[in-house]
Amino acid sequence: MAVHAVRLPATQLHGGISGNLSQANRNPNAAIRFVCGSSKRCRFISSSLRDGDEHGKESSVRAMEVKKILEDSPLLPKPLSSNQLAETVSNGSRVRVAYQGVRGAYSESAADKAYPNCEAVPCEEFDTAFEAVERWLVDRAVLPIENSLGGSIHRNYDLLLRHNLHIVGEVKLAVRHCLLANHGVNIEDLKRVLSHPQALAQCENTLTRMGLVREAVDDTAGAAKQIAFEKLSDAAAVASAEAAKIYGLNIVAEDIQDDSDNVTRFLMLAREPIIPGTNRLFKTSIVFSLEEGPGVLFKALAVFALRQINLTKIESRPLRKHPLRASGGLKYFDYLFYVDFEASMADEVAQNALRHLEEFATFLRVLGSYPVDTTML
Ligand SMILES: O=C(O)C(=O)C[C@]1(C(=O)O)C=C[C@@H](O)C=C1
Repeated sequence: MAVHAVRLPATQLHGGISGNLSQANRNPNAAIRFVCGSSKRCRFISSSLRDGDEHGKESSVRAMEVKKILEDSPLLPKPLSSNQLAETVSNGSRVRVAYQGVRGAYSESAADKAYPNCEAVPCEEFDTAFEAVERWLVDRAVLPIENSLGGSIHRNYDLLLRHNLHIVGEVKLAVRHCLLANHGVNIEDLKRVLSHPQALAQCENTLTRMGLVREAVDDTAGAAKQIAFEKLSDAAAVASAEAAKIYGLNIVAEDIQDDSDNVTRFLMLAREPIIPGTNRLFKTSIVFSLEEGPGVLFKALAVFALRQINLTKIESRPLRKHPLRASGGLKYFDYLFYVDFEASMADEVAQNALRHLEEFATFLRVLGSYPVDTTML
């Protein structure tokens, strides 16, 4: 994998658009969005792509015509198809993929797994990676969303809502942490350990046993870089074996995560959604808010249970714009609920579930409907 030489700082994003011109002349704001209120369009697109269903031949001919008009229109962005997810963008150049961190970060490996042979573009912050996609500096972003030991990466849940990108895929990465130090430094010399807070949390037991003082930095590879560049002799980094190679460090301990099954799930984000299919296992991610009241969340989740739709993740986050709701003189915290369920938006059953949820949700947005990463780790 070739790597972009410069790391994108947040400020560089305000300097205008560089990069792929054929993409830059497509209107980023015109991307089709699956949002509450525009979900008719979502249903239309998915139903127009169903073949051999109850609408019969006539409607599939009409659907093909509509699809052709949509494809030919110079004003409308072309939605990504499922098999366009990897390798190249439409003009044949390599996909430029933003990730948070520096070279050797797990996120870089995830970007490479999601888009083999991509040009991975390091970004200082998660926010920068989102913006880099929105401003057409890169084609995609690959960002961590949850880890099997450390739990959710809340910042990215919040950013999903603040930005207008679509989830077009997921990738799971087995994370095997090493303890890295400069050559000549022994494990007994160590007093401090530097790493990303998630990585420190994933190695909690080992680090406590070793009695090391934890210091949080932006990413695991950044910690390795700091140890090497500052020639520290009392500190180690929790990072990957790949980072040890890149920054010329010694691996003093291997597999230090608290459980051998340490997996991080990353989201693949793009300006445009993919057309959901039914040819493979799909997952859909949504976010919604509800009125205050007894049993409202139970009712919301029942729209899936009633239809035998399996939920794979639920996360609640404070609704920042309206953090408190007053009712009958009392003040309640207000929440956003993020739910992942195992169904494609091309499935009528999923469309019906969301139509049902729309009846009482105060807000609903589909963040993406995308193929499940079924690779064995
Ligand atoms: O610091 C890195 O190397 C990252 O890619 C970030 C990150 C995360 O945010 O969870 C990714 C995978 C691991 O779970 C640890 C850290």
